[in-house]
Amino acid sequence: KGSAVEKRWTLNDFDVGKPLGRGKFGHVYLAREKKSNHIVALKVLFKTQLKQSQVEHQLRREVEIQSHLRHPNILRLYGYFYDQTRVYLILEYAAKGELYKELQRCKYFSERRAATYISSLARALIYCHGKHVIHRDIKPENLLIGIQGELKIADFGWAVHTFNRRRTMCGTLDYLPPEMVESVEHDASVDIWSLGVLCYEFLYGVPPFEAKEHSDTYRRIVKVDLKFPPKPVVSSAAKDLISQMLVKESSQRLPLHKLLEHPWIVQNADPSG
Ligand SMILES: COc1ccc(C(=O)Nc2ccccc2)cc1NC(=O)CCSc1ncnc(N)c1Br
Repeated sequence: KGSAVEKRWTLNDFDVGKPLGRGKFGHVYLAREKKSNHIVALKVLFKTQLKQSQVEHQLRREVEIQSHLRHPNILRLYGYFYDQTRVYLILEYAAKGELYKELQRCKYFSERRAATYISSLARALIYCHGKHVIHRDIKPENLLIGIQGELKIADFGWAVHTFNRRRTMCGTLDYLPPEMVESVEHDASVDIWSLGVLCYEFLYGVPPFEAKEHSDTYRRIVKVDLKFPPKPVVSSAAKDLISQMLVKESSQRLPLHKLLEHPWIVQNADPSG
């Protein structure tokens, strides 16, 4: 709804309901816009917290970028408003909740489910790269599930592409490609690496370079120390795709449009995504 961005929203426009997921930098509530009865997720960020972490400009940039992104596999940011102490983000509500909880519940996904998720994420990333937006932070914690079971990339992060957020902000390094671990500049091919890590984790229930210590994870990533466990049994086509994505030289990684033509995706992904 294009009008949502121009309209000046206030908290009085919404009936606020139960708290949703564990929003890291703010609380997220189920809410209903009173006039349209439209159900949304309302994310509340505290201005003091934004100030002390100097992310106000990043938030403005993210809101600007997100307001132009329209894709079935990218969670919508309809608009925002603020009051004396808080900033409110009006988000699309993903009715089937957080993917990481579903992955914990199932331990790992079937090849059909994994391939369907990976192909829908690849299409969302192709769309983002077409708009010169990279690094949509595609780890399980940032993925939600819509009412039809479709995946939605929801950038929980503070900013869309700051490098330092990765290293300082979130615990896991598992998703960092070698060029980021070795902190050289990166491009859209970082998303191909992260998608390969995600595909592995969907099929095995753990990320490929997991280790007890950060230093060991760094070493395994830089070495591309990729091993496939004997259990659960995974097809060689799936392993072939993952091996073409987790390649150290970023220019040698399988391009996203080629991923959509890979036999494992063609044979396993549900076209409706
Ligand atoms: C487009 O989605 C976003 C866009 C931006 C930001 C954000 O905080 N940006 C930001 C915050 C501070 C500084 C700079 C950027 C966050 C999200 N998304 C989220 O936080 C997801 C909230 S949880 C949830 N949402 C819907 N349905 C559910 N069932 C659940 Br559970």
